[in-house]
This record gives sequence, structure tokens and C-alpha cells, in this order.
Amino acid sequence: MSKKNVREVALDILLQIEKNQAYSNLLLNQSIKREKLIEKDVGLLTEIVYGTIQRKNTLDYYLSSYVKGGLKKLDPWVLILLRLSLYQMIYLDRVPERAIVHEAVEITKKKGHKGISSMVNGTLRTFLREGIPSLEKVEDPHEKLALQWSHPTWLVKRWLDQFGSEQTKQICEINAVPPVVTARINQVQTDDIEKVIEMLGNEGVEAERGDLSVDSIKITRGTLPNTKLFKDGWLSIQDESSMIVARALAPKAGMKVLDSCAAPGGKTTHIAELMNNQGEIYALDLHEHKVKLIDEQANRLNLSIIKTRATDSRKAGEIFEEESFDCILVDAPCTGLGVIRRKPDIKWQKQEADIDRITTIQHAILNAVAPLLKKGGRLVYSTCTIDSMENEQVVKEFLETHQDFRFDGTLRERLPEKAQALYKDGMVQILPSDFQTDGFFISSMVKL
Ligand SMILES: C[S@@+](CC[C@H](N)C(=O)[O-])C[C@H]1O[C@@H](n2cnc3c(N)ncnc32)[C@H](O)[C@@H]1O
Repeated sequence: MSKKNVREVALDILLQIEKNQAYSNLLLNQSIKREKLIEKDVGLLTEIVYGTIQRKNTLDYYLSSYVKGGLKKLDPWVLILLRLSLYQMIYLDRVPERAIVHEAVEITKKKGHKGISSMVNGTLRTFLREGIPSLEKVEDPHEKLALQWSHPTWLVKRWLDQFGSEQTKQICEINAVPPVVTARINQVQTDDIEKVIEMLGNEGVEAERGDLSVDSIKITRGTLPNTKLFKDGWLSIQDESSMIVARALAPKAGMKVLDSCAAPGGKTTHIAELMNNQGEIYALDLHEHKVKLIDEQANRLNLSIIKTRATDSRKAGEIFEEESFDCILVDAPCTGLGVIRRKPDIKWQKQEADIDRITTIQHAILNAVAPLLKKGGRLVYSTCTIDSMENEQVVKEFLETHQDFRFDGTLRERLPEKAQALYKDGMVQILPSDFQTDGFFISSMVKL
């Protein structure tokens, strides 16, 4: 039994996210450990936290019909408590509505004064009586879609321009569906996926082959990080579309590789595995604490060819010689708009201006590492966002200003069969709605 109940923990987490722009996944993990929650409560907590963040604007719209004087006058914790209660009432079938109201009122009594608890009680009971308010009154068509699909209006507008109505709807819908856990098999240990699935079964974890990447399995039951197999470095947790990136780079044993934006090391370690742990990989990231994460993963996976370094890759030219690498990966910092289902806070924290800002860094990193690639070498640029400005536009501008680079037409062959249809002109944009994976952009270029 935990000291705090699940809704109180959810309220604390959501409040911290709102106040400090903290990341939901990190806070959830910390709280689960600290409160020693049982498995059933972990499931409910995760659902309430992610779901309430996912539906924030929609829930606020509904609440605004019932809170006299508007939501702005509410203390942040009261607003969040109302939001998470409404979320459970509308989207979770298994929690009885009376229990939701009762819990909310109990929490207000503990935290607030009597006035607040009767306001919370009244608001939730009126909602139960009168039901979900209609969106008909919302005049702006983009705002209406944004409320219907629970995404910010600016983002819906942008996606409608880039992907059209049907695809935008699908992206928004899939963004609200929690991802399945997928893992990559460490090729240095074995390439026999069935054997790994069987060995996991012996440790009480059920898995099956992944849907997209040749390297992947899907965990259908159990907790992978608790297994000996995981601790011994046979697998890494990674999204399936993310696994495509190292395959697109196609490094060979003995090569010298630069991974310019490497932490926490998901792709660096995959590259090392594909090189059968032979050769050299230089893995850069900005800060020492991030670089340590790469070392930790490399140690767990028994990979010895990764040399990490805390450095700004825009200054990589000061460290490495020109034309000294066989291949280079720029898995660039980006807005992360392809991983909203995993980190729902992204959609409320990012602003449209962030896209512009981050492209400056993306260009700068590409420009800095380009001279370091050998002639005939391959440069892969990837992001986990789906915005054309951070993806196609960055690559096109890079090619316009670097006449010695061309699109690499062989990328298509290195994509999983299912993703080959999405290949276009040296690039592939995978949307979260395509295969229920993270959204990813990958482009491959060669130096003449
Ligand atoms: C998309 S993440 C990389 C994920 C990593 N490749 C993986 O697969 O685990 C982008 C990384 O770029 C790093 N970064 C941002 N600006 C950078 C810069 N100027 N130089 C080096 N790394 C940078 C960030 O710290 C972040 O860890």
C-alpha cells in the first residue's frame, strides 16, 4: 500500500510538469519508485498522467462551461485536479464516476479549504448531470479541430497544410495511444530473434517479433529491464522507427564513424552492434552527464569501440581531421513532434517559433561535420520530428550549399520492406500513423 493515493500522486506530477516544464516520463518513473506503487496502480497512474496531458485543451474547454468566472481564477492545483477527474470520467471506463468525485473532494479537503472542496464537488456533479459540452459554439474551424483532436491549434494548422485533413486526424488519434514497448536485439550476442524470445519467456517476459524493423521484438507482457538477459546486454529498449536509422547508415566492421548527437546512445550502440564491435565510433553530445548515459549503455551491451566526448558538434572541426570518417550520423536535436504519444507534454511546451530556432542548430551541425566525411562516405541526417522545415527543408538547403554531396539513392534498399513505399528522393518520412511507431525522418547523402 502506498502512502499517497494514485490521484494525489498524479496531481503532484501534473503540477510539476505545468510549473517547471518537467518531463512526464522522468517524473512518473521517479514517483513510481518513491511511492512504491503496486503494478495495478502504476498502470492507472500512467494512464491518468498521460491521458490528462494528452487531452488538456479539450478538458479545459469542457471545464470552462462549468466553472463560474473562468479557469484563470483557479489555483493551478485545483484546475489540474478538475482536469484529471474529468479525464477519468470521459475516457476511462473502469473507474466509477461517484468514486472519482469522492476522491477529488477528499484531496481538496486535505489540501484546500471547504470552499474549494464544495466548488470541486459542484463542478464535477454538474458535469455528470449535464454531460460533455458541444463544440458547435467554437467558430474558428482550426480551433474546433484542435479541441476535437486535443492538439494545439498552431500544430493542427501546420499539419493540415503539410499532410491534409485525413492524415492529420490519424496522427492526432494515434498520438493519444500509448506506445508498445519494443526492443532491439544485440547482433553481437545473436541474430536469432526466436531464441531471444524463448530466453525471455524463461524469465517471464512475453514477446513477439516486431512489425517493422528486422532487429526488433515487441514486449507483450512483463518488464524487460528486470530480466537478466537485458542486464547482460542482449537487448536495448528502442522504438522500431528509431532502429531504421543505424540500418540506413549501414556501417561496416572496421570503419571509423562519427555520431555527432549521440546521447543517450540508442543509435550509437546499434551502430556498434552492426559493426560487430570492430572499428571506431566517436560519439559526441553537449554535456558530460548526457555522454555518461552512452557509456552506461555501451558497458551494459559489452561494446568497446565507442569513444564518447562531451563537446558541441558545431566545433567538431577543431577536434577531428577533414575527410577522416567513413560515415557520419547527425541524429539532430529537434522539436520531437514525432514522439508526442511517448512524451505528450511536448505538444503543449513547444511553440511554433521553436521550429525556426532549432533549424539554425540543425544546419550548423550539418555544416560543421560535412568536411569531416571521406569522399565516397555516407552522411545520414535524421530527426524524430515530422515537420518539413526541420526535415526536407534542412536537407535541401544543405545540398544546395554543398555541391560535393548528393542524395543516396540506395537508401530505399536499406529500409524495412514495409517502409520502402514511403521513400522519396533520398529521404523517408515516417508518420506515427503509418506503423504506430514514433514519427521519424531519415535522409541519406553521399560525398562525391
Ligand atoms: C535526438 S537526440 C539524440 C538521440 C540519440 N542519437 C539516440 O539515438 O539515443 C539529440 C541530441 O543532440 C544533442 N545536441 C544538441 N545540440 C548539440 C550540439 N550542438 N552538439 C552535440 N550534441 C548536441 C542533445 O543533447 C541530444 O542528446
